[in-house]
Amino acid sequence: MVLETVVDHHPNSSFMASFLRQCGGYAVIDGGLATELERHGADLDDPLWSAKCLINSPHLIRRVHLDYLEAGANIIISASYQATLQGFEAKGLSRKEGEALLVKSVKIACEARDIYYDRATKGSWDISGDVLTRQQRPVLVAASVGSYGAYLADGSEYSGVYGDNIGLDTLKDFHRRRVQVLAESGADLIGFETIPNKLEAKAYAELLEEEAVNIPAWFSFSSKDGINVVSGDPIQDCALIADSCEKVVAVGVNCTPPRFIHGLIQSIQTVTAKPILVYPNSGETYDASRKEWVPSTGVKDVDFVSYVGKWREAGASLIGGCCRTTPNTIRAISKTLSSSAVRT
Ligand code: MET
Ligand SMILES: [Zn+2]
Repeated sequence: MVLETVVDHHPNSSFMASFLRQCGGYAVIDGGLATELERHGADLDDPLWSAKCLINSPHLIRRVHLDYLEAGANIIISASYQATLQGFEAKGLSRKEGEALLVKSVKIACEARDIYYDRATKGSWDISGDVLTRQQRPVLVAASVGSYGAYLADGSEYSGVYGDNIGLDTLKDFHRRRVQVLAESGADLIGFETIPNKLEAKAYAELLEEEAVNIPAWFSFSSKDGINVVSGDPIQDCALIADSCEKVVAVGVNCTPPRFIHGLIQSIQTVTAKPILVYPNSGETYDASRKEWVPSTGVKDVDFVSYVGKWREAGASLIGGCCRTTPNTIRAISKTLSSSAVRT
């Protein structure tokens, strides 16, 4: 009996192309994790944000991953966004305990995938020749890495302003061990998310090379104006850094209002031929001082979905949602994409 593997481990250049081919030309990314945990009652008012649940309620994280898989996601992103060794140490945990929690974030996502496959494949075996093949939707686990600003939990994640004291080496040293641990955690790739400036993108690119990270990565930036990333660095400059890093298999934008996404896809395309990913937030704005989302600016699921075909046509091949999107959003995205004529 031969089980078809979910993803062939090709060299980086063909990793994403091969995955997208297996998915039918495009892939669905999951939706907001932290905000969904909150919707289920988790109190994330903590410097660790969603990573707090790695300690208190791993079952809830697994459940949200599963909800996204049931909704049609091909990629689930681990709860390590704000999980940093420095942040865990500030809570009194040892380095070893912190590293174990990073690995645990990926394990939880892998467990959710196993449970999903077990449920979804019951009775769906295919016999062709002597080979018994499981008909599985391809699912990747992305290990999330949030920015230095996310660790600071002071809003600089959305300003990209770290001050003159924070240079390239500081950022590399800050992220180094976490990236090493996540690279060995069993994840299929690393998702560098909500990157707020060029400097941090450069730090990630250099780290991937220096540490000979053996899994691919994506770079995802966030923007407040549709032209620049949140720090004011042009999106093209940032995407160019991703383009020149051999380990980066997709580049794009997350946690950005839907109305800016189309223009950003077009800008990114002028500097790279790598697959483009977009997973916008609901369009609401996060008020960092009040630590809450301002809802009046948000987009309803149906409106969010009205953009999806256009993003796909513009050239995005990985589409999902970020903060305040839910499994319903992802279900709607998945439905829209599968009924859309634009498949490649
Ligand atoms: C601030 S963006 C957060 C991204 C992370 N993957 C989450 O959904 O929780
Ligand atoms: Zn977000």
